[in-house]
Amino acid sequence: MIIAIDGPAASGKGTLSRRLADHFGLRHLDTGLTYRAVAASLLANGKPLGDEAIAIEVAHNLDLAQMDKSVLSAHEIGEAASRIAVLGGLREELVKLQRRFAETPPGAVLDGRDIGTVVCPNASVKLFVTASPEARAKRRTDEMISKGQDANYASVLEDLKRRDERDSQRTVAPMKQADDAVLLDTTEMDIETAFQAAVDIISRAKDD
Ligand SMILES: Nc1ncnc2c1ncn2[C@@H]1O[C@H](COP(=O)(O)OP(=O)(O)O)[C@@H](O)[C@H]1O
Ligand SMILES: Nc1ccn([C@@H]2O[C@H](COP(=O)(O)OP(=O)(O)O)[C@@H](O)[C@H]2O)c(=O)n1
Repeated sequence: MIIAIDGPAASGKGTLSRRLADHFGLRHLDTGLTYRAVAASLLANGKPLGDEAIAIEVAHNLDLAQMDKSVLSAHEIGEAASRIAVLGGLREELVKLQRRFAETPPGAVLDGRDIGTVVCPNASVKLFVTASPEARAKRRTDEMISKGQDANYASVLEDLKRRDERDSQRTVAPMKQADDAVLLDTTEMDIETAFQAAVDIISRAKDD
């Protein structure tokens, strides 16, 4: 079984995906980390973010098992990831890796922006997880503060909105709810309520 979870930044898709993978006995891939890992490598080596040939080479050599979420989750790496995510050739290279992961038994939960539309269009179940920009900015700010980082709600809100705009307006694989995805708006839900709602949706879809 493949479960596709898409949605904007800090909507809770990673948290949900990890729990769903655990619950249904599947593997999990946070595809955002693949874009973040390529961006982090370009930044660390002083390469321009627009250099697609180098980005593709980094992606080609990417080892999913070596991606370190604690390093890659830095706010500025998210911004850089969204800037390289407009490069079509880079996306093709990463999508190959992501599909290979998804198609390995017993199946997987993948989360990102284009899982239901491009990476796994035949997924058994698709969710589009969202929440208001204000709720998402509050979650991300709280998350950064809990890790001891500096975070300012107003600038996090502005950054998330700018990233959402770039992710949904790009020409290649824009962030978009797939026609057959179920919308899950978690603005008024805590993590447990959102998880139960997702389990219900997936269990119903599995039985169809
Ligand atoms: N429904 C929710 N209510 C409150 N906080 C949430 C909820 N879902 C996730 N969070 C918190 O919000 C932050 C961002 O969640 P995350 O799963 O990383 O989002 P995404 O993967 O969409 O960027 C995390 O600190 C997480 O614990
Ligand atoms: N499947 C995906 C996943 C991420 N991305 C890009 O990578 C960036 C970082 O994604 P992420 O999921 O780690 O970001 P957060 O939602 O965790 O903040 C996004 O803003 C997108 O530009 C993408 O284009 N396609």
